[in-house]
Amino acid sequence: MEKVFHLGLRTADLQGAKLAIVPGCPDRAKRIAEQISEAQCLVKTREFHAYLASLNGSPVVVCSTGIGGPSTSIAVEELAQLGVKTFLRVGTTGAIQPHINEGDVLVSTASVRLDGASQHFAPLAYPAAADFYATQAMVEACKATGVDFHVGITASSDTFYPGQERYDTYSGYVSRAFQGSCAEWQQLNVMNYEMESATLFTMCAALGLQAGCVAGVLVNRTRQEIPDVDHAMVERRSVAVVLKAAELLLAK
Ligand SMILES: O=P(O)(O)O[C@H]1O[C@H](CO)[C@@H](O)[C@H]1O
Ligand SMILES: O=c1cc[nH]c(=O)[nH]1
Repeated sequence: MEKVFHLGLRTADLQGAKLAIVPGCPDRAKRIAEQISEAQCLVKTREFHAYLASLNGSPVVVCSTGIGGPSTSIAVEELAQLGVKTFLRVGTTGAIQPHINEGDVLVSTASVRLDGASQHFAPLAYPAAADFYATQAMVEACKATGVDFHVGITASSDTFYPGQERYDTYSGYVSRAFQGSCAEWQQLNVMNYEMESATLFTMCAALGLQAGCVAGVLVNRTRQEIPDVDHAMVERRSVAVVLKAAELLLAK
């Protein structure tokens, strides 16, 4: 096939990879790829840094999505065109339930659609649901790696500040639509905020692709807004989970 628009890759470049690990951050993509054998950089363009590696003999892509739904939808669309069927997001997150601790790992079963991009794939009544088997693999991986983890619903917002009802901002103002929203999500047992899973889950479900999401907790917003946890430790735990989940899915 012709090269895809942004990644500039052809099907053959992926060597048959059917599974992609998709962190938001390009540097995290590199660190993940380096933990898998035979890692080679495929492309670095804009927020998309893609690597090909071999996990237990199976080709796997690691590709950063950048922050938010629009860029995530491009990475997922183009990787799907190149043959990828399974997308495992590994991110960072802010918890909003008091019982969740910094460094815990959260597995999302579904996401509140506080994004815009997912509405370009399916109407709002359509659920942003994770794939059952990908989620099951994430949970099994949490158990196998021994991390403290929680499973449940995530709020996935286009914006980091107003959409996640943050007041520690330049203006200190949150528009009316989001005033009180965090308390409502807490009441409705939402675990956390992040920024890509609503788009990822909606588009993958709508397109017949498989998606799961795991995130490491950087901050618990019931206690503080600015993280003081060791970011590397948080990343190590969530990455250990996503790599084990990938192994489990590839072994099926
Ligand atoms: O650490 P990543 O994967 O980027 O995920 C989270 O961190 C970013 C915000 O700081 C957003 O992308 C959010 O979803
Ligand atoms: O609070 C947080 C932390 C990381 N990422 C988010 O989107 N929100």
